[in-house]
Amino acid sequence: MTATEARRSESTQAPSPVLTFEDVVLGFEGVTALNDVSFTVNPGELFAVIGPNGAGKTSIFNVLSGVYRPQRGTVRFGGEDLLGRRPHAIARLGIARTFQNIELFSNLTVLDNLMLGRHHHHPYGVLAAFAWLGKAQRNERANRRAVEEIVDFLELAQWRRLPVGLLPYGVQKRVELGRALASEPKLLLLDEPVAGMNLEETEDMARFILDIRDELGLPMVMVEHDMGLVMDLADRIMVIDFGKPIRTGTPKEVATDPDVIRAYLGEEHKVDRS
Ligand SMILES: Nc1ncnc2c1ncn2[C@@H]1O[C@H](COP(=O)(O)OP(=O)(O)OP(=O)(O)O)[C@@H](O)[C@H]1O
Repeated sequence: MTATEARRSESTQAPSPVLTFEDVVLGFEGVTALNDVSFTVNPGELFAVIGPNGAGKTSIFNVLSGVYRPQRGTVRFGGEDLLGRRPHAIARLGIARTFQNIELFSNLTVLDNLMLGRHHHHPYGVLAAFAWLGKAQRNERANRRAVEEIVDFLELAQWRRLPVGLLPYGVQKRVELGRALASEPKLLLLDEPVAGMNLEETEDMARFILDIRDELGLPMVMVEHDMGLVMDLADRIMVIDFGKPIRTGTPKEVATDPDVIRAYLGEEHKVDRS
């Protein structure tokens, strides 16, 4: 093999995944929420999980963020074993999450909510913070700068000093996305990012999700019911039903898979997406 061939072969090799979710089994009394679920997320990839109500999508997020501890399986992120770690420890490793229902401080401004997303970027003592001295002041300035960058990136400038509770729903969801970005995550979990949005808000959110992938290169796992959005945005999709993956592949592979069509998509989705 020549050097050029060797380089080519190297560059076409699969990258090592940032996240490995392997043979995960999670049960509650009488209910198997996840039944041998495995998937990987590659660097910079937008990986979507779809499935009917009760299929196990939220359970995957709850395992990833340390809320549920599965009975079996392994979950590795950036070389670290996630199982058994508490939610704040997982957040500190660089996994940030948005929620189905907005979880923001509605009385606080957009800027303050985003600043709260950076709370673990305040590596100074309480005394220094109160006294507004040296390092604390520098950190505060760096945090404000980072937050302003997010405000620009997500086009939130016109609302920055308003209490979040007064903002339209779609903008609140965007602030929540900003709060997750403010923690400078290495992996972003999006739990139904366009749920309840109108068409315009959905299109805006789709654009920001693509910007996050393409400009920030941030890998994401997205759970979403909006099939059109998932098909348009995701690099790969895992379809689950009754806690079991039916098919994982590109949007085209998934949309044309007979098992997926039978189990979930329905005949009307049998479209040629070439
Ligand atoms: N804490 C819990 N205790 C008991 N059963 C649970 C718990 N959490 C989830 N389940 C069950 O596990 C299964 C998967 O639930 P999960 O919420 O993960 O599904 P989902 O795909 O996210 O559904 P939806 O689309 O409605 O949000 C369901 O049968 C659910 O009732």
